[in-house]
Amino acid sequence: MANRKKLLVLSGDHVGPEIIKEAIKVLDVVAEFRPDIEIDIEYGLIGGTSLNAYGLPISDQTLEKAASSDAVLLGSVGGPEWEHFPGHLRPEIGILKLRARLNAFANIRPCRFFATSLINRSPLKPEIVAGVNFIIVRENCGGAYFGSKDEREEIGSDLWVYRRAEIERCARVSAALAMQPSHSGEKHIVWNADKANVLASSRIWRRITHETFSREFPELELQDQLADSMAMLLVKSPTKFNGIIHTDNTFGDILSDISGGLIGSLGVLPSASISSVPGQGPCKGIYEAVHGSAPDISGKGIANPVGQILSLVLLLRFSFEMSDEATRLENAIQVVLDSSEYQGLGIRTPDLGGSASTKEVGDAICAVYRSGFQTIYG
Ligand SMILES: NC(=O)C1=CN([C@@H]2O[C@H](COP(=O)(O)OP(=O)(O)OC[C@H]3O[C@@H](n4cnc5c(N)ncnc54)[C@H](O)[C@@H]3O)[C@@H](O)[C@H]2O)C=CC1
Ligand SMILES: CC(C)CC(=O)C(=O)O
Ligand SMILES: [Mg+2]
Repeated sequence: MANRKKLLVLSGDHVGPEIIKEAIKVLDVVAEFRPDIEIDIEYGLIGGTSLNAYGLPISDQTLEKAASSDAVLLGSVGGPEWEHFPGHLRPEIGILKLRARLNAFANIRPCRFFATSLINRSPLKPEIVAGVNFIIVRENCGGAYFGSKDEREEIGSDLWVYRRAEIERCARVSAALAMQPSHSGEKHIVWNADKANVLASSRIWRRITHETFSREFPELELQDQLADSMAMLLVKSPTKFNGIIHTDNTFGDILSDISGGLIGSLGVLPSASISSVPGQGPCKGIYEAVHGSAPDISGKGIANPVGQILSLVLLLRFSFEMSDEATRLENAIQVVLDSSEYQGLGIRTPDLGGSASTKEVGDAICAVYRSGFQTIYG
């Protein structure tokens, strides 16, 4: 019997559909080499396009389809067209509802140079940024983004709450990733980022994180860093945080965009939002690039699809348990970005200093995947 996987694709707004199209093209190529696996793909709407069609940022039917899928491949949402909408009807609410419905409580955001030559795109000096390699594990279903809100003419508030169980389960994901040995064979350090000097929610976050690690993972090293000084140190000496950065929803959102600055473009960063601890069977998850819908460049065919395609790598690894294919695809992306045969710049979109289109990058990744990693222009 064929091994069946159910995938829901929600393309989102602006550059969302442009880069999702490339990710699906790549997935088709990956699937060609695995005729034993049947991937059933369904499509739905989220964000502004869903607001336009149904008056809601995500419909109940779409949420139920997501819940019965093995994974959701998600394009970014939002844009100026919907900025005047009331808070509960903004496109971004579609993503929060999806995360909550799937209980996708851990948002995994790796940051490293996915191809060696990308180091020259960083605004930082190579000697400062070389070797940067950390994974942000961001709590994804609690904190200020999910607390009750009060929004009136003259006053607005967001309740920033954390409960023991939310902190413990996120700590277990950080620990599971920290246990995966680094290239040198060592366990990774876990850096806890919070604002325990001012926020009560951070003080309980820090206390319960420490309790969980000392009770369940005494062999792991856990260090605290206030989130504001971590933001500064990430720019000044980013390799200090090589390992895992364990943090809450708001700080993780901000620190992960800083990580896009470190490596030169937000367009290459992937993310996985998963609903169980990795390494214990397939995780259900949502796979989206870290960036937003980039309305400033949408419609031009120049959005970088790499963050979305690397999110597909994470999907293959965490949700479909196709780790060989994940590695093969990651290598193909690297070959394409490092290829020096295309105007001396690799096959890259303009955010990485190249002149390739979104489609050309997607096509090149497909070609290299098919060809078994020969440099296609070599
Ligand atoms: N997960 C999601 O769907 C997210 C949605 N948003 C929404 O996206 C909209 C735009 O937000 P911004 O603050 O402008 O952030 P953004 O991440 O969309 O864009 C920031 C900058 O990065 C560039 N950029 C982003 N992705 C790129 C790519 N793939 N290739 C090349 N360049 C890329 C953009 O052109 C822009 O200059 C807003 O409505 C925001 O709410 C923001 C973050 C996450
Ligand atoms: C709900 C999202 C728009 C928040 C965000 O910026 C992100 O998850 O990166
Ligand atoms: Mg963000």
